[in-house]
Parts: sequence; C-alpha cells; structure tokens
Amino acid sequence: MERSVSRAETESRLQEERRLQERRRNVVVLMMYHLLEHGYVGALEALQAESGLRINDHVLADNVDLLAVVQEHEAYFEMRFDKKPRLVKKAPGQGAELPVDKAGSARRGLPRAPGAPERRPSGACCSAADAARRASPASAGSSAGGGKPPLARGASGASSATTARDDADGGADGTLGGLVVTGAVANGCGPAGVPAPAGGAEAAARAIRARGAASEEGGGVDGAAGADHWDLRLRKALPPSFLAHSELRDLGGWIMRDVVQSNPTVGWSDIAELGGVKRVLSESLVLPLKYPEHFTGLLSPWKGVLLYGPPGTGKTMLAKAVASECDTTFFNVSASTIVSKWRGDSEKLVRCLFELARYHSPSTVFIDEVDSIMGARGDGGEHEGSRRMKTELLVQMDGLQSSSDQAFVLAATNLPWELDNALLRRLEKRILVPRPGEVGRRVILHKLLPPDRVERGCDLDAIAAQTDGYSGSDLVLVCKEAAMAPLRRLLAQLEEAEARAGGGGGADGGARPVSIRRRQPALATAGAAGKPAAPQPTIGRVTAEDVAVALSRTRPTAADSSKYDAWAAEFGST
Ligand SMILES: Nc1ncnc2c1ncn2[C@@H]1O[C@H](COP(=O)(O)OP(=O)(O)OP(=O)(O)O)[C@@H](O)[C@H]1O
Repeated sequence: MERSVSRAETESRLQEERRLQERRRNVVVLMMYHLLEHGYVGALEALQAESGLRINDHVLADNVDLLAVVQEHEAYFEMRFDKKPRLVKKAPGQGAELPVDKAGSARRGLPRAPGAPERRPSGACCSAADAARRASPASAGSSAGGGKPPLARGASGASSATTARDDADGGADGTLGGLVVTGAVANGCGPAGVPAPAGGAEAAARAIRARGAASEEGGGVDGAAGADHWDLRLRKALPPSFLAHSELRDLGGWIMRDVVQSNPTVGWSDIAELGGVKRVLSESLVLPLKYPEHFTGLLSPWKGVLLYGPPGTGKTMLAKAVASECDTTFFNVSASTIVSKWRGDSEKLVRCLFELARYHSPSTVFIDEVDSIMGARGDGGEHEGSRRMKTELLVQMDGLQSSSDQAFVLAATNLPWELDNALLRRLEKRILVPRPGEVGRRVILHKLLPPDRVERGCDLDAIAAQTDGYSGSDLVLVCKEAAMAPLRRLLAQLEEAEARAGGGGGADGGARPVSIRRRQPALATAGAAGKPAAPQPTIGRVTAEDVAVALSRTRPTAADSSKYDAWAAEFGST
C-alpha cells in the first residue's frame, strides 16, 4: 500500500516537473518569436545559443504570441480586480546585478538535456533531431497528456530535413534539449496548416505572417469542436498595427472580447419558418463567399441588413445561426461594447471595430438592440460624444459599402422607428421578423415537447392553432410552464416520501418547510438501512391539462403587430 502511494507520488511529481519544463520551454519560444518579430536578431541568436532551443524547430500554436499573452493577462486582471496590473517596476537604486550561476551564466530554469553541451556558439545550435537523440528516452513522447493547449510545438515538415528524419525514426514526438516536444502537424505543415520555417530568421518571420493568415482562414489548431467560447475568442489576434500602439491595443483587446467565431448550438434548421430571412442572409453572406465571381458590380453583395420585429421572434437566433453556418469572423456587438463613458472612446472603438472586421474578413458585425446605439440624431440634448460615435458608425458603414472588403453589418431591433434615417439607408435590406404562423408554432411546440415528454391525448397541433400572437419565446415559456407540472408532481411525491421516512408531517399540504439539503441517492440510504431500495418515482409526462393551464398563465408579450406592419410598409426592404 505504502509502495503504491509513494509510486503515485513520484509519478505525480514527475508529471508536475514535466509540465514545468514544458512551460519554461514555451516561455523561451514565445520570447524568441517576440524578439524576431521586433527585430532583436542579435538577442534571438544569443537566446538560441544559450537555451539550446532553435526557433526554426518550433511554431507557435493556438495563434498565441507573447504580447497576446500579456494582453490577455492584463484584461483578466482588470476584469478581476478592476485595476490595471503592474507587470514591471523600476528597479530600486542603480539597477540590480543579474543573478549569475556558478558557470557564469545568467540563465535560469531551462535544464539542459543530459549530455547537451554547456554553451553553443552563435549559429551552431542543436537540431531537434540531435537533441532528441541525446535526450533521455524515458521522457520521450510523454508530454501529450494533460489536455492543456500546447503553446509551442516542435516544427516538422518537408522543409526541415532533420525533423523529417525524426519522424521516420519513430513518430513526430521527440525530446529537445531535455524537454519533451509535442509532435507538430503532419504533411509538412505546422499548426493551422502553416508550413514550418525552412531556416533562418527570414523563414521564421514568413511563418509568423503565414500563421496570421492561416488563423484568419479559421484553421483552429486543435479544432473548435467542444471548445467553449473563451477558447474560440482567444483564437483571433490583434493586427500588428494594433499591437504596436498601446491605446489601440487596449481598445482592440476590448473589442476582441466580443468576438465569437461560431456558436455550435444554433443552425438554420433550428429556426422555425422565416425562410425569407434565411434566404436573404444566405444571399448576403454565404453565397457571395462561395461564388464571388457572380457577385460583382450591380450584384455586389449586401453590406448591411436590419432584422426588426417584435421581441422574442428569433432575431438573435438568426444571428447565431449566421455565426455557426457562415464561415466568417463574428463580432457580437452590443451597446456595452462601443458606448464608453470616456469622451471620445466610443468613436475610437467604432473605428477599431471596423478596422478589426476588415482585418479578419470575411466577417460579420452583429449589433443587437441597435436602437440603443443609433437612435435618431438631432435631439438638442444629445451628448457630443454620442453624436460623434454615431457619425463614425455611419462613416465606417459607408466605407464598407464603397469597398470590396468582405465585412458585413447585421443589426437587430424591436424599435425600428427609433433608428436614425441615415443608418436605415445604409442597412440596405430591412427585414421584418414576424411572430411565427401556425406552421411555425407547430414546429416550435413539437421541438420543445417531443413525443416522449407528452401524454398521448395532448394535441400540440391544436395548441398551435390556439396560440395566434405568441412569439417563439412566448411559446418557450408556455412549454416550460407545462413541463414544470410533472416535475412539481414528482417533487411533491418525493417530499411526501421523505416526510414519511422521517416520521414528520409533510403530507399536510406544505406546513413543514422544505429542506434545502441535497437528498442522498436512494441506493446509499437503502444500503445503509440494509433494506432493498424502494422503486423511485420518475417524472411523468405533460398532459393536455398541463398545457392548458400553462397557456392560461402565459399571455403573449405585445401581441399588436400593426405598428411593425405599418413601418414595414413604409421602410421595409426584403
Ligand atoms: N423562429 C423560431 N424558431 C425556433 N425558436 C424560436 C424562434 N423564434 C424564437 N424562438 C425561441 O425564442 C427564444 C428567443 O429568441 P431570440 O432571442 O432570438 O429573440 P429576439 O427576436 O432576438 O428577441 P429580442 O428582440 O427581445 O432580443 C429563442 O431562444 C428560441 O428558443
């Protein structure tokens, strides 16, 4: 027993050490790319020589660079502690000496591979293959686990003869300078389909540029499936022009937090009816990207679409479907993204937003509740900053229309009559998203209450006929209320059973307060008592009466659609 505990301890210590080594290697590689990108070629050479790592043997994974890491840290710190972090302070006095080790080197942390030379002359660094051969075989191929995203990967590919040889020797994974190197993507490509650098700083610089381009193509390194939004958001980096300028970096970072590349939960087929709206969105976004040769001149694609209609009719859902169905960078923008309390910032944020949309094109800028940003101008009491922000938005939209940039604005509102006329002109297609008709309601009801949840006698088609004026979200509420009824019945049974088992009241119609302690699983309590577990009550089905009660309790929100129809007649454009 003791032996197995100590073996487990050793194993976990080794794992921790491996992770630490990998982290140190990642930091060095990030530094190398940073040095290269900013022209510190001499420092890069020195770092290569001293660390025994070569920039050519690694490409950065996950679209990450040192500035982006720092920027993410700053953004997180600010969000968490409501203040900017101080990463670097001035050293007290005249500046401290660098800590120097016994060998006279100031370097720390990176352990050398067993047998690796102490120092290497500039330009004579070890190759991945050499280092792998020198490294301890015990550590080979053991870093892949952990599920953590690799920041830097060993480069492989046709362009690197040594690494190709490595692959032939036994797989892409190997060790480098005593550090475990994760195998890079096969077929002569680094992550995201970027060719591995062929050699020298120039090649690596090319790889950096190619990496940016590949990331724009949506080539996620490890695939987006299963990743949450934070992962997806991280994949888009700021353009170099933003990174080089502290104010732009801050504003750009703020906007990029609202970038969503895809929303895997909603597709066109999840949206009932609204075929006309889907067609226009498809014509504006999908088809021009697929058949660009047909969308030129007079047939150039729409650059702005407004979805308007009563609340809860699926406008946001349509935008989410655009995000997941169209392969474009999706900027999910709300008033909080671009309305800044700092004078002048909103205007700059709008400019940055469109610059980023162009940089990451093809892209879609979705502005939800656009009325809260672009209400009609001309009111004397309007803040000067707000006016300038609106003007900037109009200018930027004009810019999109007169350019061949594949950037597109999708706006949504419940209050189209409050929008500025100049904005309406730029939103070429103005499409009413109405409440669902009977067919649509039927589809929504059947989807929300599938046959295994409802009793036979519950006629959902009849309910669809009765719910004229209900929006999609009203129907969600009706179904939720109806589905609560069997759950309430089940909970009453469970409470009653618990009260009986505890010998207390409880069956007296709720005089006893309900305990908020989580119930023990039935098996555990039965086992403890030594008796066979009593069959547990299960949740029943929704009955016709449940739905009728739910309907009587849930009234449609703002059922009068005449105002929308009137506005559609005057301003609509479908
Ligand atoms: N056509 C539809 N098909 C399927 N579900 C729908 C449809 N319309 C609305 N829903 C349901 O209603 C919910 C709310 O829809 P959504 O948020 O898209 O409405 P909205 O028009 O953006 O509302 P608001 O204008 O208030 O922001 C959705 O999550 C979905 O469950």
